[in-house]
Amino acid sequence: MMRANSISKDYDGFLALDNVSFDLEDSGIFGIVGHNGAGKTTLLKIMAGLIAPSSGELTAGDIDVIKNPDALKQNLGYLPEESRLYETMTVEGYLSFFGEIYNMTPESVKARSNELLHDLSLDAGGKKLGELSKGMKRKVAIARSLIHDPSYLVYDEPTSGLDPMTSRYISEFLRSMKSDKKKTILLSAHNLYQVEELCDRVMILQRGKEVAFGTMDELREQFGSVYYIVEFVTEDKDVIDSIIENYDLSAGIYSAKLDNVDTLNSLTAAVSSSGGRIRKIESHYPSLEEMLLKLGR
Ligand SMILES: Nc1ncnc2c1ncn2[C@@H]1O[C@H](COP(=O)(O)OP(=O)(O)OP(=O)(O)O)[C@@H](O)[C@H]1O
Repeated sequence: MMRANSISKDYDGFLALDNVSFDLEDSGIFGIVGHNGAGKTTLLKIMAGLIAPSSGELTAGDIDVIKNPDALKQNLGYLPEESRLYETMTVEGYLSFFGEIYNMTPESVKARSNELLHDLSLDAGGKKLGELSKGMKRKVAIARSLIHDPSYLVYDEPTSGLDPMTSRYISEFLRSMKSDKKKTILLSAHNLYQVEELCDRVMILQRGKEVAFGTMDELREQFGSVYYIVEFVTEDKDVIDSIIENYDLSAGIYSAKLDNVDTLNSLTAAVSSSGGRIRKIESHYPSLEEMLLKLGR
């Protein structure tokens, strides 16, 4: 479990994070979203022990991260938003270099590299890092973050700038890191659909403040209700008029937008008992994008 309690970060008088608190249970994927400058990278760097908060407490298991950031680094893999790789190295050379930093033996680095390259479906064919595509480079950076098999992964925009297929591959990879390898993953992303799909819980940051942290269902409840689009046919207009005021009628098909499930139930019952037919009911849940747009900056 990672636990952040009242974390604030002041950059020379500018409050980039303001009293942020949350718990991350083990083996989960947690997303941080927010507009540009909301404080995501700052929070991730603090969570990775790379910069110290101005105040607050942070623990990972029994490690006090603020007092002992080096102890956390042994058990954490950090993926920066942009990772500069050593262009003239091969993938294997690069991963060995980082394995040595973690005091791994050459044999264990080799075995671990092979496993990661296989799992990430990365075959560089002996090319140098500078010759790889963007997606391949991102996979190398991900492999580097995992070389020492850490329990905690802190990833800043893991799929930013990647094509949809590579992006999906990395999403699936992260999902398997959680479910098969029991990793705890904290990530930020501007791809809100990916966050919705992937994350167990999501934090919305706005100008350094934590506006919400919960499952997508909890956020939906907080940020707006579900509505329903219903389409139906009936010969009995009076019964419809007795239940709803606003609807469209086109080519004999009624359509209405309802924000109350009781009204929806009354309407569907009335349509059926009038001998009519429900053609379609669509539920609409507010997306993360709609929530962020609603919040504004
Ligand atoms: N080293 C720094 N010194 C001063 N201000 C900083 C520093 N790093 C970040 N900031 C400021 O803190 C705020 C939060 O920045 P941060 O990079 O954490 O936001 P972000 O949510 O990751 O943004 P983006 O989505 O654009 O990457 C911004 O206003 C930024 O200018």
